[in-house]
Amino acid sequence: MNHRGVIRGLIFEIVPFIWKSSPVRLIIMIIIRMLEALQPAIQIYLTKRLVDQATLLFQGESDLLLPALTTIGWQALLFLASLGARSLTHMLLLVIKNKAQYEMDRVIADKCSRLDYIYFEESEYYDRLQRVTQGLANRGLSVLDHFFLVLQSIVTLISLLAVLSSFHWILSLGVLCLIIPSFFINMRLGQKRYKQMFRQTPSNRKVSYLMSLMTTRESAKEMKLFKLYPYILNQWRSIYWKNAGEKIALEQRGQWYGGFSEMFSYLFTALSTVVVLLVSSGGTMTVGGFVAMIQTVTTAKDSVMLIAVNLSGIYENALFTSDLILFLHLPDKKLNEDPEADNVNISPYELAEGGLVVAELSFTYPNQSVPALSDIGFHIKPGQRVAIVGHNGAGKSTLAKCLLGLYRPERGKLLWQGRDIFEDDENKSVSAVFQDFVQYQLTLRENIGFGNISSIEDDGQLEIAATKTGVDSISRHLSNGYDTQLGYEYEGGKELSQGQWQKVALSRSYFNANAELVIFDEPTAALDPIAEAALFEQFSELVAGKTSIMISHRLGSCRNADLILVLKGGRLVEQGTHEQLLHLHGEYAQMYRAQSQWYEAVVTFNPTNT
Ligand SMILES: Nc1ncnc2c1ncn2[C@@H]1O[C@H](COP(=O)(O)OP(=O)(O)OP(=O)(O)O)[C@@H](O)[C@H]1O
Repeated sequence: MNHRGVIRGLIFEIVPFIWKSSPVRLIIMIIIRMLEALQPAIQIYLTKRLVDQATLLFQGESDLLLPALTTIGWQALLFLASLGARSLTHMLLLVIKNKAQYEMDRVIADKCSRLDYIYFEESEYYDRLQRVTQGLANRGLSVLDHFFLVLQSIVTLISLLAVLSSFHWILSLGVLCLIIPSFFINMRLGQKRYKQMFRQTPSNRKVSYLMSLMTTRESAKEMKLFKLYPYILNQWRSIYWKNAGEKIALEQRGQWYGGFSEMFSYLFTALSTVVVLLVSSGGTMTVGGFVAMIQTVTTAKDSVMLIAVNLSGIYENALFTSDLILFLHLPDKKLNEDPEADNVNISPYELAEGGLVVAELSFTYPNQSVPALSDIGFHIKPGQRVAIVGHNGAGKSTLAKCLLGLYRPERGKLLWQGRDIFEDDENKSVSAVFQDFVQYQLTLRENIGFGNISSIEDDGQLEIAATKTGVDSISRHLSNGYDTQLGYEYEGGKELSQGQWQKVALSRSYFNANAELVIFDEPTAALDPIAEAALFEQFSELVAGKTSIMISHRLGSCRNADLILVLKGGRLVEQGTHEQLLHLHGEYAQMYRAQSQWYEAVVTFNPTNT
């Protein structure tokens, strides 16, 4: 974003956003800050009065004792008033910031929920998200602090300029000139800080990642086993200090610039004192007047510096929040730019039969040149049980994500019951178990109920879904049954084995009784052979009446499928039933034989022979 974009974003997006979150509190804050801003001028006036009264008192005018005490009383009152105002504004600001932070976090979460899944596959997304959340947490709401300080300082300055101008215009002009170097130095520094943060985002993410490798349970096993700590620590240290070194160097340069700006301001104060001395050398000024004038000059100079620093602070923080604006303006959907992309031929016969029709489907991951799927076409009739098989990296999971509507293909059509799956997002009733399913560190009820959130309190349905996979017996051993906290991350949580977690994930998919299409991406990888066999035996019953697609490496489990799709290098190379594919003597037959030989070898393996 250029300068103009940043300022526009600040005025038309960030300010209205903060304003909307707490308008009444903000108005009260502004009024209090403006009143507070008059305090220095009043303070200077009272000091002048007190010094003059004290001078005369020392010269023997004892009747001035009471007025002097009254002045001290006013000063105390002023002190108490500003103390009260300060604690009130502190509390108000705390509430305003919390409300604004809440609103911002909410819109970010809301935006993430609307973004196409493919964004989550791009490193750029994570860089951006890091800048958005960090920029927001550390910078976004500081705009408020800077804004109030600028506002207050401007009012203070105006009141003091009036005093300075009444003495000599040159003092007002001088004080105003001070704003220029300080503002530009700080603004330039702010730009450099932002550019540095932008440049360092990927390496900062790497630093956090390396740190998490050294501190989290997921990696602790291998870190210890392979004695990786010194290696990872070394990598972490070098990136950490590279970034920290650049930051320190920039701040050192900032200190130098700041020093210049301070020298200007000192020079101004010295010259102003000379001007005051020269102008008042005729003897017209009282001691109190002289002290007040010097105090006015110093306070006005401080106000000017505050305005400069905080104006550039607003600009700097606006730069940091510009990432938030760009993020919120990301198009939710990554639509295909090729107008011909979904112009494909679909057989009217397949269309009439319904089910899932896939035609000429091709998909390439972002920043990749080789497509993960090329020209895939097949038809699954309603109620069919389908298996997708193929070697590692053949494209099975990618195809499953396309079928679930998570990835938009760059070419091709996907129709479920005659309707484009991307155009009918709301009505599609799909359930799935992913290879990398989520282990929610929440209750067992939530872990299953998330399959159909509207029925989460339905104990009967919960029990049915749990019984299908054997989770019901797990729940009977839990202290709070379905309401037991799962996982190790929170106190009192009950950790499950990998296979038990997988059963829970399966129950989650069964919980959605209305799902017409169910996709299982290696649903049994973590199950023991008995649980796996039981699951396959029940499988037909579990998916009865639904169209189901199972991805599996265990070809034995696919034998009863109505249709087997064989993928190789992102292409659909064979399709048919188990028998048809065996007769083809192609890819499937080769894989099947290899696996059955392996099983036979295992059966004949005798450890005593070795
Ligand atoms: N997020 C990603 N970004 C870029 N390329 C990817 C991504 N995920 C997968 N790929 C690539 O796409 C191809 C297909 O991967 P996919 O995960 O679909 O294979 P698979 O058949 O499910 O493999 P497996 O049996 O190992 O699970 C692979 O070459 C893989 O490297």
